[in-house]
Amino acid sequence: MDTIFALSSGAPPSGVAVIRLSGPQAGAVIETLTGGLPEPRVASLRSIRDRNGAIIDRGLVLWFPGPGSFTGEDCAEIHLHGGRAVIDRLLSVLSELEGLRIAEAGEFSRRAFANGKFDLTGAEGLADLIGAETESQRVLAMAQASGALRQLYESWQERLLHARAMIEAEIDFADEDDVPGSVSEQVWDDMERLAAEMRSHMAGAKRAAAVREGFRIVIIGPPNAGKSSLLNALAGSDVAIVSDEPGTTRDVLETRLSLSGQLVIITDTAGIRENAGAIEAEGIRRALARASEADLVLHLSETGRWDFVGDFGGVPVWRVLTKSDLGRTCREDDVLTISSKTEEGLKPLFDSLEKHLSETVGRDVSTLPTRQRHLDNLRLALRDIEAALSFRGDGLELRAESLRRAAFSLGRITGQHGVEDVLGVIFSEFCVGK
Ligand SMILES: Nc1nc2c(ncn2[C@@H]2O[C@H](COP(=O)(O)OP(=O)(O)OP(=O)(O)O)[C@@H](O)[C@H]2O)c(=O)[nH]1
Ligand SMILES: [K+]
Ligand SMILES: [Mg+2]
Repeated sequence: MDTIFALSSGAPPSGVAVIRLSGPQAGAVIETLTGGLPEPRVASLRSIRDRNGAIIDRGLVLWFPGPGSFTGEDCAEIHLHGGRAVIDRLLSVLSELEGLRIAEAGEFSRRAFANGKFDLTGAEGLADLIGAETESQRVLAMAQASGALRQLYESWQERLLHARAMIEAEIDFADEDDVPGSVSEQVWDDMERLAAEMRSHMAGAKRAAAVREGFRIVIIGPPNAGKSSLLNALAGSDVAIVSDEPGTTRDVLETRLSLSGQLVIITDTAGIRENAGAIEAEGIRRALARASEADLVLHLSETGRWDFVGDFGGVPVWRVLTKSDLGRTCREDDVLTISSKTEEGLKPLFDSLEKHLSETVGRDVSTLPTRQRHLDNLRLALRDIEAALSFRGDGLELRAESLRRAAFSLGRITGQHGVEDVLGVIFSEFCVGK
């Protein structure tokens, strides 16, 4: 087993840089560089020297003997000044040592997983935590990294295991008189409940995507409705070109912002009208395509007519009357009225968006399926449980077998089974040094 090392702190220059090592040579390397091993898990100030005894830097050295370390292997950290040349010198000294090599992306975490420090969902949570940009992303990632999904899926596996044990007992003792009519009847009630819990958990995938990838708001409307002006007002900067010429925006344009700690992606689009030229028509096609993938559509109009409103496959559409400073009003009560020029109505629009976000994405984002592979395996598991439930009356063996398969699918999510095909994908989400 190679001993791996990497710069685990951010890009230099920085005040302090952390170089992390893991593997059988970690202790020997610290002895070579600093003349001895410090007490485990206690930061000790040492001179760090190359093999000729020349000082590279002075810094803190930490020694984490396995198995009680992050990776489960012998680990060490060297905290030195975060200058580019200081870091480069230590990395080059390390790479010259026998049995050492620079770590691949995610390799420390991969070793930790291999040594049972966390399950696959925990590893994914850790990758999300490092990538988190908003408060809701952090909360979701922290929960997953702390084992929220693992606990949920393991508890479901235990219920499946218990159900199978009861069914098998019923099969084994079917001929004996003193066994009550159906031991397993209560088991099927629990399986009904489990299936319902799984369905409601899976329904949270859309919320998880909104948290992780952003809640997508798409602005549509006829040319000159004030779409780009609204985008700029929401973004607080001149992201999009605004002009009095209809057809100014030809392509989709995105801006990201954080609203109540939630990532929101707002897309400005080409004005929708009939008889558009070829380029504009393509812009309109893209606008409509984006709208149908949105979490919310803002349909703008300066005239108070919303002729082009399509049905975007159930995506909620809010109607917005623009340019209220020009004096036009609308008496319909589900219409928001704004002026990007005077900023009238923008605060109520923001407030409505925040309210909508908290109602649809929700405050409690701790236990949601965050990956397609979670959903794929949950679907398989649910299908098997539903199959077991639907054979009611016959074939107890078959029904028990379906429950076994369901538990197996859940085990694929946590990484108990069949991990080889997903390991590369999961750990490549990490940066080098984690
Ligand atoms: N008076 C007034 N004018 C506005 C307001 N919002 C936008 N305008 C003007 O309306 C014109 C069109 O604005 P844009 O934001 O470019 O409209 P758009 O919907 O993006 O237009 P296209 O990209 O061409 O489809 C510009 O001259 C803006 O200055 C507003 O609230 N009040
Ligand atoms: K315009
Ligand atoms: Mg525009």
